[in-house]
Amino acid sequence: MAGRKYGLDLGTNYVKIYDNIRKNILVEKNMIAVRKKKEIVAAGDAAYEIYEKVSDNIVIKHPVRDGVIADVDPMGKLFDYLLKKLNCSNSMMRHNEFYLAVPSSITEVEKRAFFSLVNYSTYKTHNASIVEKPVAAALGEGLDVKRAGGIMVVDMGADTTEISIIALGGIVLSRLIKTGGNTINEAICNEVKLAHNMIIGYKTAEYLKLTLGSAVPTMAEPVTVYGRDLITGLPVHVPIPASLVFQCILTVLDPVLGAMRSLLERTPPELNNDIFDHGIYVTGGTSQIPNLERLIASRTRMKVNMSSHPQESVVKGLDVIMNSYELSDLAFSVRESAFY
Ligand SMILES: Nc1ncnc2c1ncn2[C@@H]1O[C@H](COP(=O)(O)OP(=O)(O)OP(=O)(O)O)[C@@H](O)[C@H]1O
Repeated sequence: MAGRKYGLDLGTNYVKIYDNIRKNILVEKNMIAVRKKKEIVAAGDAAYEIYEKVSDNIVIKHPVRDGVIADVDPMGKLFDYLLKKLNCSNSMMRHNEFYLAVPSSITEVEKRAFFSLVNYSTYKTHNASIVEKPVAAALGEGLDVKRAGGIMVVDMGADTTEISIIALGGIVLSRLIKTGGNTINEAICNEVKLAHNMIIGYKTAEYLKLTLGSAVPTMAEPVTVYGRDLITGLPVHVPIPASLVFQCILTVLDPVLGAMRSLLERTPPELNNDIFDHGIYVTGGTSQIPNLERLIASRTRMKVNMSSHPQESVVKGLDVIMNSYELSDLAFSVRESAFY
């Protein structure tokens, strides 16, 4: 009996699941709200709704950190919840196949956590394959990863940014930097505290990033946000200038731009020619910062191709692999015996 095929991109902020029968992508926040360590209060987007608003007896868990599963149990519960949302039935589940995108520099122990997730969830399945995330992202951008010339892909997520050079279907060089959209939010929280003696939450910082964010200076009007005065503890509101957000973005992106340059310097010349001709491919949610293309182009002096579907390129790439016999060698089968 043939089952369904699913492509999974378990990101730090978002889980994206591609369902090959319905041809749709489910995108939900990767968090879960738990009471008394067991009882699930809310999962996915519903957990984000109550984030920063709950009392002390409810704990919000982030199962993925720095791009890898840090807490298998809540990830399993969220996974079950999302599969139910996709109308998976338990009886069919063991016939289903899973394609999991993982960072290229993942350790064997971290790989095992991905395997445990699909094998020990309530929907037990033994058909799990792992695909390197940069390869999936490149395929999702419509690129021919098996050609001999080099491809440079930069995937800018929430906790991580992965810069990779791909050729002949494999990763030639790669660098995972633990910085991304969440790091920008933290920088905004810190800067608002320093400059205005005001404490703001993660969601307010995210709002400032989405409304004022730019990778080059802009003339945007300040945006007023609410927070708590650091000294009096009372609620206050302060207009935040676009320059504050710009400085935070620049500080966080600086090491990424430096790493892009150093990877280009280390790339074999034959591959560099190809990368120079085609340019750098940039994807991931954080690549949506306005004017980022200009910043990267000015620092690298290269052509820059921004993704038109940055948060979906990885799962779109998994879809390409699961439907192509020629590309099936890009997915590595995961067997329990491999870990013991
Ligand atoms: N319009 C936008 N402008 C700037 N940043 C954005 C925008 N939309 C989303 N983001 C950021 O994109 C990030 C999420 O991107 P993505 O879904 O690629 O990450 P992830 O897969 O969850 O994380 P990771 O790859 O680090 O595991 C968040 O930090 C979010 O704030």
